[in-house]
Amino acid sequence: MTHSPVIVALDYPTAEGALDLARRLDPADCRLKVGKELYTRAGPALLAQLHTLGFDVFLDLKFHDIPNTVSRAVSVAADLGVWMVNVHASCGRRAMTQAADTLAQFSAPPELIAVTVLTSFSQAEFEEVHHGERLEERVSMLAALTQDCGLDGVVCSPHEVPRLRAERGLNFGLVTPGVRPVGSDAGDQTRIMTPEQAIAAGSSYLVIGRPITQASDPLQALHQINLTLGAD
Ligand SMILES: O=C(O)c1cc(=O)[nH]c(=O)n1[C@@H]1O[C@H](COP(=O)(O)O)[C@@H](O)[C@H]1O
Repeated sequence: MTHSPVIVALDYPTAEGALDLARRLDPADCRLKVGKELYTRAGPALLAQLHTLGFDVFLDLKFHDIPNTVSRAVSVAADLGVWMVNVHASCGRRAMTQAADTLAQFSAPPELIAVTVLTSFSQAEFEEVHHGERLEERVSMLAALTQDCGLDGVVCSPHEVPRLRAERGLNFGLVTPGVRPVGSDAGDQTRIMTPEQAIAAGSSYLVIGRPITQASDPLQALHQINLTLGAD
């Protein structure tokens, strides 16, 4: 069990790249996230290897489908022993409720969280796909629906955290990508904050990829983040 809120996003094209970093990391310092790129390549075998190394693993496949498909997919994720799994909140009430009910049958189910609005979206980009809506209103509405369906939390940007923490209470998980230590490149993320700002705002977990994986010294980059958070 780590005291760090950091979840390192292992966005690598091969299992070797991901395992190379994972073997140098200590499960006492972070959790790991396996997303679409790595999972498409390496699948359940890699999850098993990361579990053997002692890590809690967030399987980030953002399931977005009909209720039957979503609930069966999260059930398989639970079978694989992951610590956290996610769906898109825009799957709607039936899919999320069925997924939560399915996981409730496991003795040690993964945390089930739902993506609200991707952290790469700016308000202008958001309006291209959701005409006339305010991004933060949609995040707020989807978080309320997610909680009502019995899930453990949402993925949102740190920008929405103060509002969601006030609206959804202290026990609702707020998992935030879009985290950039001072001086690191934003890349394709738009709604960003530093690790300290995100935690001060009320984030439960920080998903951080490139600022660690692309650093010249990834271990030092993680160490520095944990240090600034007092989680070293
Ligand atoms: O569900 C996610 O993890 C996720 C949701 C979201 O809204 N934004 C987002 O960036 N992510 C993931 O979080 C990670 C962020 O990585 P970096 O931008 O490299 O720190 C990536 O693996 C994304 O797939």
